[in-house]
Formats: sequence, structure tokens, C-alpha cells
Amino acid sequence: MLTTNPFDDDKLREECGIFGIWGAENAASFVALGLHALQHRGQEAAGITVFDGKHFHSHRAMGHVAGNFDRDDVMRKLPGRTAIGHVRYSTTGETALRNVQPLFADLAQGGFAVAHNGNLSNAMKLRRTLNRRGSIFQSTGDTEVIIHLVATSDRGNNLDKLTDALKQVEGAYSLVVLTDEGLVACRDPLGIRPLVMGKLGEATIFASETVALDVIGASYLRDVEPGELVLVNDTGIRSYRPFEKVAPRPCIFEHVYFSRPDSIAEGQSVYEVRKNIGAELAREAPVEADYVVPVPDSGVPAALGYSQASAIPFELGIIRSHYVGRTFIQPSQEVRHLGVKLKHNANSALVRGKRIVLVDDSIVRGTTSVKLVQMMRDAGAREVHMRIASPPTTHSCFYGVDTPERAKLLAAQMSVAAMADYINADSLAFISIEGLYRALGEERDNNQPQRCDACFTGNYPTSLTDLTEKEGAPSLSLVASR
Ligand SMILES: O=P(O)(O)OC[C@H]1O[C@H](OP(=O)(O)OP(=O)(O)O)[C@H](O)[C@@H]1O
Ligand SMILES: NC(=O)CC[C@H](N)C(=O)O
Ligand code: SF4
Ligand SMILES: [Mg+2]
Repeated sequence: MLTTNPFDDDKLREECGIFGIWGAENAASFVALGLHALQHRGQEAAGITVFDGKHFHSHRAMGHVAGNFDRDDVMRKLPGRTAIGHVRYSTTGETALRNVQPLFADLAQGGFAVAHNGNLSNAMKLRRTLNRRGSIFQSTGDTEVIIHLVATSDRGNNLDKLTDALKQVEGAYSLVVLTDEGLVACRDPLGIRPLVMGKLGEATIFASETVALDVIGASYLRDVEPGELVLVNDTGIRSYRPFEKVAPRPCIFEHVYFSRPDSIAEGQSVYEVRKNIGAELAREAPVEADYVVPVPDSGVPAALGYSQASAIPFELGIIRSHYVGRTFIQPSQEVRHLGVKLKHNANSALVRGKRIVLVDDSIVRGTTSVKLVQMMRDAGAREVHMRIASPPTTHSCFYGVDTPERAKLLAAQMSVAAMADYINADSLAFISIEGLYRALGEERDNNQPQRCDACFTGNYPTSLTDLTEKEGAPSLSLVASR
């Protein structure tokens, strides 16, 4: 079967970025710019769908936004005042053109286009049911089940059909949906993935992160609320809350790694939070050293915070090449190792003879840490201490981040002491889950955590129907397995 299941996938990637705009001439150009600012969220493929008042037009392509949506011949074919777009890292369904979003279908009531950030944890089950009822899928991903549920809904208009569909899915979704009734933006009831709303003149904009508003000079209005559907069309902007209200569980990893540091996430500067995490880490896991060295780029703000709180000078002991993509997207373990070497190099003149604290945001497989600790030693560092600005990543994500299966997560296999040995560091420490919440200005409620932190705790905020069916085990075993 060509359909891939997220739990079979061995690659480590990020998530997706979405963007939608209503009411601007050449809407597609704004989407292209917005997607460019969201490129860090997905580098496999990109797509834009526009509605010109009569017809829908789409262009979807493998690769980056630049190189596809900076071409006149492509942009000329995307006319209209309303558009949505997507940058993709696959979580369900292979990296192939048929899975590139926005997905589009001509339904009985008209065209329907959707762009999705997140992952549905019961997509495989829904797909099997829909298949049995005669649905013919064009893609192998999770998102298309939403289209089939809309297509087969007996409700009246697109908004009601969409609501009906979303009540049947489980997991994480931030969506922008385009129909001839308007542009709809929505977040799942737990608000696991982000989605913000902005304004540029008369135009209304939705984007995964505020950096996508900045790039086009739009102002931030507010977050789309968990469980909210916002419909924008020529009659105005209307908000709907069709789901039973539950306590939100936004993804805590957005603050640690995924979002760009210049974004404002849930009202907080991502950069400031990362510095706070570094400062908490310095308090929780101090060490005597000569320099605090960040693992660029993502470790930089936390390292600054660590340095400021510990009064150990911040220095660039590792220089990163800007011409190498993320290590994430390399297909094999061998190439991934090579990727890390290509990407980072020691600043030997600085680190020789020094005691170094290396600060990174996370350890997933350990590939980066093993390489960089050795790189510091080869460059003559006297001691190498590793500090990580998140708790040990012990569990996989099923909500739109492509972490590897549990068995491949270093922290799922060994203790912190064993990990220190494995990466050959003089010491290794991770921030505690409580410290991470403190950096966000909160105290973790252990009975009802304020956020999704499942990759660190195993406390998944939804059922994981597909995983449970695959493993034949109740998902509660995961919840209790911390
Ligand atoms: O333990 P590992 O399996 O090596 O994964 C963890 C590393 O991967 C990410 O960095 P990456 O280099 O992919 O991207 P970045 O440039 O955004 O930091 C993350 O920031 C860690 O450095
Ligand atoms: N990373 C994501 O948000 C991916 C969206 C969707 N699940 C896909 O695989 O295309
Ligand atoms: S499992 Fe981790 S990465 Fe996934 S949504 Fe929860 S906190 Fe975020
Ligand atoms: Mg990194």
C-alpha cells in the first residue's frame, strides 16, 4: 500500500506552515511572501490555491517557495483577491506531488481547498471507513479525509459541512479553507497548532506565525482561538465556536524550537521565552566554564539566556554554514551525519584549551550532540558540558511534527547519565518540565497541564486511535508511561 502511516516513518522533520488572505489584489503574491517567512516550518513542498470569484487555480510544487513562487509564469496563473497556501513537512503520506497542499476538490456544492498544519490521529481509521463507503482518495495523507467528510456531510452550507467533518476527526489541525462562500480559518478545540489573524488595509490574513504578517507589513489582530472557526467574506468577518469548550493544550515545543524567534506566540516573544529557558537552565544546571557556546541557529537565544544568568561569556565557538539545509531533511542516517559536518564547524582559535558549555534546544536522535561534542574536543576544548533547553524527548509527536518512532529517540532508550556517556560530554543536563513552564511564566498543573508537552512527558491530550489500533494497545499506556 502506498499510504504511509506516521508511525512507520523514520525521518525527523518539522511541521507545516499555512497562510490565507481575503480581499487583496494579487492575493497570491502575499501568500508567496507569507510562505517564504514560514519556510522554516516546511521545506519539502509548497502550494498556493486562489479563487478569482469564478474559478479556483492551484499551483503545487516540490521544494521551496523561492524557485517556485518567484516565477512570473507561475504567479500569472494565480489571479484573484483571495488565496491560501502551504509549506509542507509530511507527517502522514509520502513526500510526493499528490500530497502537496493545498488539497483541492470539486465538490457538489463547488470548489473546496484546504491547507493543514497538524496531524489527525484517527485519519487511517476514517480513511478505511470512507474507502468502504466508496470514497476515492487522490492523496495518501491525513488531510484529505477532511475533504471526504465534507463531501459526504448532509449539512447545508460549507461551514456546517466543515464543522460536521471536524467533529469526526481527532488530533491537531490549524486549517485555512477556501470555498466560494469565503475563507475559513480554524483551530482544533485544544489549539495544539498555532494560527494568528492579521490585517493589511481591507484584507484579512491568517498565518501560522506572526513573522508571516511582518513580512507583508500586516498588523497582528489576535490569535484564532482554540475551537474557533472564523469565516471571512464580502459580508464581513464572523466567528463560530461549534465545539464543546475544553481547556486548551497548545504545543510547548513551538516555543522551544519550531517557531521563528522573531514571532510572537500566544502573546509571548519566542526569543524572550527561549532566553528565559536558558536562564532557568543555568539556575537548574550550573557548571563552571569559560564560554557558553550556542549550537546555531536554534540554540542561540537559550545560550544567551544561559550566559546572562550564569555570567559566563557567550561566544560563537561553532560557526554554521548558511548554505546547508536543515539536517532533518537528509534521507539516511549516513547523510544526516555528513549534513551535520557540513553545517557546523568549530571556531578552533576560540575553543582551544577552554571549558565549554554547549547549549542546544533539543536532543532527538543525538546525532547533532555526538558530532558537536567531538568537534569541540578535536578543536582542543578542555571540557565540554552539554545543556539542553528542553526536557528529554522521550515520546513521539502525533500532532504534526515528524519525530521518529520512540525506539529511535535517544532519551527513550537511555538515562541522562548514559546519554552523557554516549555523546561523550563531561556533563549533560536538560531543563526540567517545571523549569520549562516557569520560563513561560507558568506553573505546570500536573493534573491538567496547560499545554501539550507529550513528547517530554507522554501525556497526550487526545486519543491516538491509529497508533492504538496499530499497536493493539490502549493509548492510556502511553499516557502513563512517563
Ligand atoms: O539529536 P538530533 O537527532 O541531532 O536532533 C536534534 C537537533 O536537530 C535540530 O537541529 P537542526 O540542525 O535539524 O536544525 P536547526 O538549524 O534549526 O537547529 C535541533 O535544533 C537539534 O540541534
Ligand atoms: N507537518 C504538518 O503539519 C503536516 C500536515 C499534514 N499532516 C501532512 O502530512 O501533509
Ligand atoms: S507532542 Fe510535542 S511537538 Fe507534538 S504537539 Fe505535543 S508538545 Fe508539540
Ligand atoms: Mg539545532
